[in-house]
This record gives sequence, structure tokens and C-alpha cells, in this order.
Amino acid sequence: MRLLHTMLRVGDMDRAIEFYTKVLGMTLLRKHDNEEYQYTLAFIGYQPESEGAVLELTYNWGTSEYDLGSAYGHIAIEVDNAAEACERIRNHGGNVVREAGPVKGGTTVIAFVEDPDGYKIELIEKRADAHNF
Ligand SMILES: C[C@@H](O)C(=O)SC[C@H](NC(=O)CC[C@H](N)C(=O)O)C(=O)NCC(=O)O
Ligand code: NI
Repeated sequence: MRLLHTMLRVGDMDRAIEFYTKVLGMTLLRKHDNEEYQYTLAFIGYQPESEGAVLELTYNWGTSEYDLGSAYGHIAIEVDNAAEACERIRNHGGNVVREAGPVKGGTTVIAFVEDPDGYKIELIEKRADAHNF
């Protein structure tokens, strides 16, 4: 078995694709409209689905926002430099909710940003050693 994707419901598909591709550098891998059930799926990621897990964005036609509730945590992305990534995201109108700095109780540099739908994304700075803490 292997992890295939994480599905996020989005309120505006073009806005979400723009953010994940232009701001976070992902690739739009495939997109599918379902006329019968009135929804669109977009699969995005940093590598082909055959090589690694991706995000599945789901847009229900006519639904522009969701209550994310208190259960959702975050998705995590590895970056070379968390502070530079935050600056880039801020310059593209993104929302930085936790500036880059060492994780509490650890040494790995992390930051948190939000995507256009308010989903939190953790930016974890790449380390020479394998672990993220
Ligand atoms: C393609 C595969 O990865 C899927 O996840 S399709 C699963 C299917 N999705 C939908 O019907 C999308 C529209 C639906 N209204 C929704 O918002 O999920 C599905 O069964 N979804 C139900 C679910 O609970 O995920
Ligand atoms: Ni799915």
C-alpha cells in the first residue's frame, strides 16, 4: 500500500490552483469535471501520482466556503528556506500565521501559512540530517 492523496474541499478552484501552482510551485497533474454530480477535482503536487502522494482539490459547484472545524491540522511542505518562502507567499497575497523560527522544543525551522480557503500549511525547512526535529 502507499499514500495516494489528501483531499481538500475548496471554495474557488481557479483561486486554489493559482495558489498551489504559482505561489507554492506545485504542478497541476490532472483535472476532472463531473457534470452529473456537479463537482470538479484537481490533482496537484510536486511529482507524478505514480511517484508520490498529492493533493486532491474538490470544488462543489456553487459552494464557495466551508467550516474547516477544529479537527483539521495541516499539510506539511519541505522548503529550502522557511523565511524566504514566507516572504514569497506574503508577496503573493498569502497569509503567514506563524513566522519562520525553530519549532518549540526543537531546532528545525518551521513556519505556518494559510491557503486561500484557510487550510494551514506547515513549511518545514530542509535539514542536512534526515529528521524534521
Ligand atoms: C477520485 C477520488 O480520489 C475521489 O476522492 S472521488 C470521491 C468522491 N468525491 C466526490 O464525490 C466529490 C464531490 C462530493 N460532493 C464531495 O464534496 O466529496 C466521494 O465519494 N466523496 C465523498 C467523500 O466523503 O469524500
Ligand atoms: Ni480521493
